[in-house]
Amino acid sequence: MPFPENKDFQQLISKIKSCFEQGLPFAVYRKPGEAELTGVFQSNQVIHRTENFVGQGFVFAPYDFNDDAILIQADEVLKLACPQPLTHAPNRAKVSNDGRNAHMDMVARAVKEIQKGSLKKVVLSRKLDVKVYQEPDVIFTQLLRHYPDALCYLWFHPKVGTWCGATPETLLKVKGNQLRTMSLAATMSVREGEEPKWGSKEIEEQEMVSDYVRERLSILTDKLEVGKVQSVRAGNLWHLKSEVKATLLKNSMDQIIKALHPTPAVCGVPVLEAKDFIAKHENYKRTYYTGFLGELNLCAQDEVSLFVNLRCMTIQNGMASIFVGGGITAASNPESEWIETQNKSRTMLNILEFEYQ
Ligand SMILES: C=C(O[C@H]1C=CC=C(C(=O)O)[C@@H]1O)C(=O)O
Repeated sequence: MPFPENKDFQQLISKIKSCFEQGLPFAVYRKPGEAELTGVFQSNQVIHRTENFVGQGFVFAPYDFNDDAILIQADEVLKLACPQPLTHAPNRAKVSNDGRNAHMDMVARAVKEIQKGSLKKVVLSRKLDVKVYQEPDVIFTQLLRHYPDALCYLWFHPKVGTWCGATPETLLKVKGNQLRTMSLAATMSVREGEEPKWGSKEIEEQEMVSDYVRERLSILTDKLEVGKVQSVRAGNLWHLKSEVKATLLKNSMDQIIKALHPTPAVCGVPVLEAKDFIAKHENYKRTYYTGFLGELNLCAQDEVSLFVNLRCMTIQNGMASIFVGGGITAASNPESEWIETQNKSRTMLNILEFEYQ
């Protein structure tokens, strides 16, 4: 059991347990690379919704903007030092072949559609269900311990459910008129001691995200800079990332969020065609997977820190549904895309005690 000696942390865990018992909403999280843990607690069971991102609290938004974004109101905020030490999770979880044919068929259909010329990229995903033997607070503790460079979170609303994850992707950070975001895409498994060698498929896949972010932000910002592409590690995976910064013109938070979400890291290019392909071919509802979550004017007015909900799962009655996807382009190979989703599923599976059903 990690961090048993840390008193503040144990108090936070007790508080989480009592919120579950009393059915009170909360979000607890640690931002990437930071040493501070934050808990945002709401004192009643009301579902607060934010339609235009003007409120204050912790926002939890679905992939589909037609569904409501939920705001956990900050009736109580706790901050404490995140316990140490932190280590990468051993990559030892067994992956299953269930759903292989259906996923590969879906990818093959996407490649065919892309070859017709109008759709350029689409992110296709799937859900896998496992029985879990740990409580959510134990799972959260494992995420904190093993994913120091991710936004690790546990989120609960009695009328919505329990979600947790360790996402490598920032949707946006705003402080005053300064905006930061990233374009993240492409995946390779980590081989310890080796640097990743990227192919043209991965480089193009990430470029499409950079181009999209550049185009979307150019009308809303000044001094837009897209940094050079670098390899970043997320657990046992590598991704390609460019950091983006800009100065905001006079825009509402609603306009900025809607300009970026959903990026081609989770949807595709062109957006409407990709959305349509996803709606027709993925045979489940993403709900909050590939949505976004984070602080909305929580620490100060006009300070927003949002992350894309990836490498995540929802837990109910001892069952976890894990969500994984990948970007499909004309150069995609269905078998490799299947393996990529299996590798992504390990981010959650590696920290779970679980059984396939
Ligand atoms: C959609 C996911 O990852 C995105 C983020 C990084 C790399 C991705 C990729 O290689 O396809 C995806 O765009 C997921 O983890 O479910």
